[in-house]
Amino acid sequence: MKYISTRGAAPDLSFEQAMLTGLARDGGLYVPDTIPTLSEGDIAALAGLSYEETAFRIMRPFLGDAFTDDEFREIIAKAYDGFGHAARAPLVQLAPGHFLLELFHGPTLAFKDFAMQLIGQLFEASLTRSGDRVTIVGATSGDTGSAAIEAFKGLDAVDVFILFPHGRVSEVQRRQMTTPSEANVHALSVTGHFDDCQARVKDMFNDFDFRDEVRLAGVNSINWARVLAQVVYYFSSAVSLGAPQRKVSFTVPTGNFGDIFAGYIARKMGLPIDKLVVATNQNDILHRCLSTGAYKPDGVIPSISPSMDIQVSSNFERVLFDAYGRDGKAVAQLMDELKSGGFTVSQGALQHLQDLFLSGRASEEETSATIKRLRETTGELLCPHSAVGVKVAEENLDPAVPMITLATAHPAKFPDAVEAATGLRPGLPPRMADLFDRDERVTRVENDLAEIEDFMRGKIAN
Ligand SMILES: Cc1ncc(COP(=O)(O)O)c(C=O)c1O
Ligand SMILES: N[C@@H](CCOP(=O)(O)O)C(=O)O
Repeated sequence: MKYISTRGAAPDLSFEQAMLTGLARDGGLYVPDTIPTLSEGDIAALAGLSYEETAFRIMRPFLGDAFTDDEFREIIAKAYDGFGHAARAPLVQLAPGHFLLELFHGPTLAFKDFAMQLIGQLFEASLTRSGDRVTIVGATSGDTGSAAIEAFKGLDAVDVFILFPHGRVSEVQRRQMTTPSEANVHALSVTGHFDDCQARVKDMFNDFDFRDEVRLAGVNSINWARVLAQVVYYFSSAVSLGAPQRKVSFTVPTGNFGDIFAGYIARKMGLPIDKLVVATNQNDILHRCLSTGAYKPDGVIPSISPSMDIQVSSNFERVLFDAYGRDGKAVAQLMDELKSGGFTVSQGALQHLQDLFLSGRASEEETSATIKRLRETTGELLCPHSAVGVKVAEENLDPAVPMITLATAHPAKFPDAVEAATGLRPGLPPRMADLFDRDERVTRVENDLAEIEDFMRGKIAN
């Protein structure tokens, strides 16, 4: 299995190399050269398997010879051992034909744990074997950072630096990033919004001297291994509702397009997915682009679903690569235009995207009203991101095809928004009960590449 860049001008890599590399050296994102497919029989055989065994069967074909089967099985077992639910990703029914996939039972209470716990184990196994050391950098609007810190804290072979937008993550998210005491963890509170943090991370990868000096690795969903791990729960949930004999649809609260892109890969692998619905909050650039073809960021507006406050959606590049017939030059041209304000997708590519995805948006009022209504009618307490998903899913229900909405975070990560909507303040699980008593350790930095790189150099040297 070979990995190629979406901009067509970087060396092809193996799975392990792509995982440790992060961004391609031409600025693109790595994708598999070909997507392995599963037969109907292969998919039917997933019924009744554990989440771990499903994960092994779905991901194995993408890894090449990076790990033996036994090594990979052990890595998967360790990755999901700390989850607080035996099913790992349980499905609950909200209404006839509408189900919620609870992805928040991992150690940091967000769907990011599914991928981050796995790549933490993969990095450890790979770096132990090679004896190498890497510097991990990540940009976060709240959840990626906490999940990465949880997965990599205390590992000898890595330093982990997380950039989050100052004042724009929830207090629980911030404390999850700033309270771990392990010396290899560094939380940086950056002036600006998430897109600034993500842009600085990409700048670091494009600064080859710095990148090579510190051996930079990335754990945002620019890292293919992150996307791959998320493909698994599309299969496990669809199979539990009757796939491959029965089609299912998914609605995905979307920001950086990593999670829904994993659904797109599941469909390419043969999972019979009917609709894939992109659900955005008021930062609705993806909904606007899928409706009109125009991709023009116009400033992030803070919302009650802050992890989706994104206007430059990293993984959209991966689907554009396919929509443009895997023409790396065309994608590079679009990304250049984006630097100068935006681009318009060609008519052919837009048609391709519209054949693949539906989309919708939820306003702040609609999000709050959905949290309140779902609590009253089903008893389910939704986080605001999951509520955006439920509201958009309800607009796309089809009596003939079950809809699965992804619940991407635990409501206790966003207690203010949930309390404002319902009057109920969700509590953290007992293992996190002292989160508000722990000391915080955080460095305040400007949105300035040189300042951030200098800080990182200083920490790595010590
Ligand atoms: C709780 C939550 N929901 C949804 C999203 C959006 O996911 P993606 O960026 O993969 O589209 C995020 C952040 O990525 C998140 O943290
Ligand atoms: N919402 C994310 C933003 C980063 O997304 P990623 O999936 O590319 O890491 C977050 O919570 O940090």
